[in-house]
Amino acid sequence: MIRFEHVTKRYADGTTAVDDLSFEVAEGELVTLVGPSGCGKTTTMKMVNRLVEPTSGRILLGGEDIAAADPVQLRRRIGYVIQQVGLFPHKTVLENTATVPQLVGTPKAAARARAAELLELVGLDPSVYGGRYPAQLSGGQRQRVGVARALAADPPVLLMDEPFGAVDPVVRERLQNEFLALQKTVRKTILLVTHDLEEAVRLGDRIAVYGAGTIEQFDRPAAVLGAPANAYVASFVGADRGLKRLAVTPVRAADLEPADGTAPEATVPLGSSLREALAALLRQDAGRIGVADPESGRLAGVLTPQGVHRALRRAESAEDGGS
Ligand SMILES: Nc1ncnc2c1ncn2[C@@H]1O[C@H](COP(=O)(O)OP(=O)(O)OP(=O)(O)O)[C@@H](O)[C@H]1O
Repeated sequence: MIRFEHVTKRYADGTTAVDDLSFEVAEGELVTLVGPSGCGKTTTMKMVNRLVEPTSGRILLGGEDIAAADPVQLRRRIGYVIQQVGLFPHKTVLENTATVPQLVGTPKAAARARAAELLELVGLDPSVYGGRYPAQLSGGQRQRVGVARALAADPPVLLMDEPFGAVDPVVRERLQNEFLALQKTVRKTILLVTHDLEEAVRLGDRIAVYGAGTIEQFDRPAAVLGAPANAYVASFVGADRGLKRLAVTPVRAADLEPADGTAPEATVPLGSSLREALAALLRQDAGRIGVADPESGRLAGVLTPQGVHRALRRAESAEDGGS
């Protein structure tokens, strides 16, 4: 759906922000871009909606070279959510949300009805919040309006730059979870920038770990955490609590999927650490391992990378709740 082919961006002052970048985001996939400040994440994203033009290389959207697209038309197909939300202060929440559909010619009543639906979808009762002004909302509520507004034009693609950045960690996690649930129904193709590895792991179907202007690893969260591609990625994920959590979090029955009758190639006992389980998972190609009851030796279910991911999230919320 979004494809970068050898894309380089050198700014006028000679800074190479992005260096020969190639990757692809599948339709309906959520890819998180994570890395330290200044590594080129925002530049990558702004090249997709042509707020920044590449110096060389091409970017394809649905197979079409975006360099040939009219930027205004292009941006109508791409929702953009930024940290500072950018709501119009003198418009109500409902008017803010209905802005884009009205711009593209949707009649006012229909645009407002759609806006009300979207506010409902992001957890803001339109009869309570629709008539408020942005200044009368909390930071988390404003960010929800930002998400609703980006979805209002029903774009197939969403670019999100630190969309949950401006709120405290508890609200942030709630917004992330709500957003994941929403994405299950709307299935947009999403590029999401964050500097927070935990957010990248929680939200991403795949993660692009940035070094300086290049992607050091592009893979599923469990693979990035469990099998870093190089020393840079190892130190980036190692600095985070997530990896340590792998070693201290046991595999539980709730993390498993039912066995489908075929014998798994490898088996670990229930209660093994996620790190051991992940190592076993990565040693063979099936993408799943068996987990056996240590007492009876019977197969309790199978563990997939998604199961590891779920277990990590569970461990994380337990830890946050306990501290
Ligand atoms: N308009 C510009 N002119 C010159 N250099 C720029 C410009 N915009 C960004 N840069 C530089 O390009 C590099 C990448 O910037 P970019 O904003 O893409 O990084 P980032 O990974 O999004 O960082 P952050 O997490 O801090 O937002 C940085 O060194 C930055 O200083």
